[in-house]
Amino acid sequence: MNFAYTIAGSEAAGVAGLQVDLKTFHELGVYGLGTLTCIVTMHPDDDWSHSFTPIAPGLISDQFDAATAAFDLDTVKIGMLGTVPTIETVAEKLRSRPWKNIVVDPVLICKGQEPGQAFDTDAALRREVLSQATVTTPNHFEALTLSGMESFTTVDDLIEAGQRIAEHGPKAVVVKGGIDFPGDDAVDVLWDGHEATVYRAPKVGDHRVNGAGCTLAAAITAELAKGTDLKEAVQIAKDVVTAGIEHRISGHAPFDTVWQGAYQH
Ligand SMILES: Nc1ncnc2c1ncn2[C@@H]1O[C@H](COP(=O)(O)OP(=O)(O)O)[C@@H](O)[C@H]1O
Ligand SMILES: Cc1ncc(COP(=O)(O)O)c(C=O)c1O
Repeated sequence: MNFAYTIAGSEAAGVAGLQVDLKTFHELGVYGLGTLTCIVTMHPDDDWSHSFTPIAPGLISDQFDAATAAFDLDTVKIGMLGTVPTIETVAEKLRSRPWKNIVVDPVLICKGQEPGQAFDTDAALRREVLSQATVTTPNHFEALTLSGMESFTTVDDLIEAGQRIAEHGPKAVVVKGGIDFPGDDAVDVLWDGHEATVYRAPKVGDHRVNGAGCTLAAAITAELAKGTDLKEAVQIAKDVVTAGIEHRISGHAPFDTVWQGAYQH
């Protein structure tokens, strides 16, 4: 059995975070387990505003110790951490044992939040966690923030962002152009430290889909856990997320979400 482990937040409607990671792991045939870092809930009576509650650092440590004692884990995905104490706790736990793959989704803000709310955690995330990543998967906004670039208009810009972000320590960077990148395709670029690989799929619709970033990073994690090489893992993840967005689910909340079950093996 291959194991994929996620350290991430819970999102109350199941459209992002740990729930999405576990659904994606399961679809790709790996045993998934997770450690909760925070709970994000929404308030339907207040225009679906968000609230964020961190889990106490000691409880994060205890979950980590249980998960890593129960199974031989070598592949982990890091999702939303959200506070400096959480970042420091997770970073120390990561350093306490060897890993083959550390996939970091550098969640700086969640969709619907104002940029700025999570900026206080930015420096700690770079210093403590991003530096340990074997792969990181910034979205358009996160890639601009982490690379210090002003805009992305060409594929070469995405490659340059990947190269700049790799200077912070990650061995490989998947820069997601996403919906804000010009053109008809959703373009992502993998910079693996040596060369760039470009992944494209036609854009479906013209607005954001919740859980897309989590699904992509979780699918990369699941494939790496199985021993798939990185370039192929990113291609499979791109296929999973594209199928999931094509079969997106609408409910009563003002956002659509990815259907992880849409991918045909
Ligand atoms: N409307 C869309 N149609 C097709 N692919 C998309 C669309 N929006 C995002 N993607 C793809 O989904 C993945 C997640 O991207 P994105 O939504 O930008 O991440 P995040 O959820 O972290 O903001 C990427 O592979 C991106 O190219
Ligand atoms: C707990 C949690 N993790 C991660 C994310 C990022 O989700 P996405 O995959 O939509 O970028 C969110 C966004 O709402 C979240 O609430």
